[in-house]
Amino acid sequence: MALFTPSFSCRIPTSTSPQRHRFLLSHRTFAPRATLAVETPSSSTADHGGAPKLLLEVKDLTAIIAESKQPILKGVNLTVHEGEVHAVMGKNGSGKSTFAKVLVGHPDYEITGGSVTYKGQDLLEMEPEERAVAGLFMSFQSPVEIPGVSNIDFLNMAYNAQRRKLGLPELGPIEFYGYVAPKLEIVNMKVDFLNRNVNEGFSGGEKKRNEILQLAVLGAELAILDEIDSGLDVDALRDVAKAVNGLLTPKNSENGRIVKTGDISIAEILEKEGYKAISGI
Ligand SMILES: Nc1ncnc2c1ncn2[C@@H]1O[C@H](COP(=O)(O)OP(=O)(O)OP(=O)(O)O)[C@@H](O)[C@H]1O
Repeated sequence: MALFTPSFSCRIPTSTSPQRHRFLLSHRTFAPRATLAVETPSSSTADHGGAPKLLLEVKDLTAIIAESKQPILKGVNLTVHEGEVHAVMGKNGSGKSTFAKVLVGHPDYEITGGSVTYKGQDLLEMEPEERAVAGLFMSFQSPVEIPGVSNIDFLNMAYNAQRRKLGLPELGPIEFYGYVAPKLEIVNMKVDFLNRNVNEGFSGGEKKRNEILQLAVLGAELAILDEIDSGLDVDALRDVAKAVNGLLTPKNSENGRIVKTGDISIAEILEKEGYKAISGI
């Protein structure tokens, strides 16, 4: 079973690693493999002859909590090209969710330094809505419930808002149903999920599937999936693994910065020995 839109180009391991992951999936181009690279030093990769196109470049990003002014991100560097999958791994509280939320423009955080370039544009200058229209998608670790709003109405509104911004005609309820129904199969959800209120009474795993349904409906050029593996049972995890169908290389993030970059072998070390093995603490 496929999980995402046919343009997805990623694979993740089918093992059920206990590590929690934030996945950044870029899938404008369909590629049979995923290349992973996370830069610890600030280094930019220019596009040249046949090389994958640069999608996101984060350089020395620092951020604080808006209310308390507490520093959270302390110089994060990350480069993502089209067709790549990145896994950001780190201890609880090291700043992974914050990094994701900062990228989509969450108001709880203030940027204090560094830069983020997305498709050649200054991402930090864009409103959150503009980021979404430009193809940035984030699934939340704890998706919110929206009582009184049915899933299908919510998805239809979000989809039409995106189409309006893109200058495309909106889809009415019947047309939209025709568009969304096949996507339910992709995430192995039943039709009645469309009529239930957004995430209300959903199990943890159902909420995660619903996030992926939103991604399938809205599409994205860069999808940030925050702990997409948590709360999923073995079957659901297998569905996700099958659908994403790519190779994942983790990088390790700690105390607001990326401390180690590498391939899948780092994940194996982490699984056996814990974060101590790579952080030296
Ligand atoms: N809006 C906020 N107000 C207060 N503290 C915050 C806020 N956002 C993040 N923090 C704090 O910043 C730190 C990093 O949080 P974050 O959720 O990014 O960590 P994480 O690496 O995603 O952790 P986990 O693996 O447990 O999900 C934590 O100590 C958290 O309590």
